[in-house]
Amino acid sequence: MAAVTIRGLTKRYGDNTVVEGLDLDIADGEFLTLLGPSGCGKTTTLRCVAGLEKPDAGEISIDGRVVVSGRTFVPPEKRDAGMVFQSYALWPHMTVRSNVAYPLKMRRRPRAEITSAVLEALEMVGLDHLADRSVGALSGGQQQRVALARALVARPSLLLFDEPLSNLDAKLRASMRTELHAMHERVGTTSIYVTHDQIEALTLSDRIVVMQHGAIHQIGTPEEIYADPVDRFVADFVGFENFLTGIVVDVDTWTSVVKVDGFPTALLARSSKHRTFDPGDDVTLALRANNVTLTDFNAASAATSTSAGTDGIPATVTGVAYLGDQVEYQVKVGAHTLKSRMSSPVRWAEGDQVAVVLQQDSLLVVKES
Ligand SMILES: Nc1ncnc2c1ncn2[C@@H]1O[C@H](COP(=O)(O)OP(=O)(O)OP(=O)(O)O)[C@@H](O)[C@H]1O
Repeated sequence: MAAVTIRGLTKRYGDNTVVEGLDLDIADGEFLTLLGPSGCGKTTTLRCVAGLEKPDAGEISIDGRVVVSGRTFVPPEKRDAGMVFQSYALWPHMTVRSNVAYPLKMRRRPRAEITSAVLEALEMVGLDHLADRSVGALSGGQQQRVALARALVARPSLLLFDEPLSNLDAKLRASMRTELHAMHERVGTTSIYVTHDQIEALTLSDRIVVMQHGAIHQIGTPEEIYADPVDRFVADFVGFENFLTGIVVDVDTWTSVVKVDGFPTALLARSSKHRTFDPGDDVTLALRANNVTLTDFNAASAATSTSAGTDGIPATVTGVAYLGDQVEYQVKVGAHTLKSRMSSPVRWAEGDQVAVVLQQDSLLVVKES
């Protein structure tokens, strides 16, 4: 196993700087995920660690050995890393066994060692019964398992995954996710995993690095990233669907009171763990759709006071989408549109007057990205 250190990593393609001054420490045995939208530089970062790209600046060490720095460049095959790609990158005409054996053959390992290592790797991914099948005759999920066995066979100290589940259908992706997680728990190899899928990142990772435009927005455990996104970009990426901009009226360590134009009362929100805001500051409030509930409109109970509150805000339903076990509503509060997701059945129709309840502790103050 190996710790990985990245310092000041910078990579340009022509005038396009795709990774800029990136610093990152990955602990020995850690499963770390680079999460971000298409084009944010996560694959480029991974390929620089693998040795498939040469950075323009910066330093990378694996297990205390500098593999990139100034003129030093250790080629990929000497970095002791196994790689799994989205495209599998297998030889379809060769058997499962031959594909998995390939990295050891390249290293000219003795035949007996290759045979037992291949069997062990195939057992790890549950494919030992298909060792003599041609890879071209396997399903996508099975092919990705072969790719995984091939990455594991040489017992690398580092595993690098580039969106390995993207080509699989949703059901298979979910089961492979669980298997990958179990495999990491068992084998414990330091892993860097690239994805734009927040569920994959949340399920698999010890820590998640959220990236945009070649830079890091936030590093944290899945729970930290999910519950306390540092800014609007991260919140948006981990499923907060409602954003309101307002002005801080009052604030303490835990709670902020924020006035949002168009809302009859100021709103109570959870203060940011990442940054202190003061009264008068412009802030963004983030809120998940399943923390917005609707109730029947009742003029008497609707919030009319001037104190801070999150209950009974009068609103009009402007959209209804039936999702099976849930219903998604769009409601208008003043000029703001909010999304609400509640369990079925459908209770309101477009044009209905409702009262919006923002669940206590679910509104979060974040900084604008
Ligand atoms: N070989 C290359 N030549 C020129 N530009 C490239 C090359 N490889 C990547 N890029 C550009 O670098 C940027 C970052 O690409 P990268 O593949 O690292 O992003 P990503 O976050 O992994 O996205 P994706 O999920 O789409 O793979 C993109 O704008 C891409 O077009």
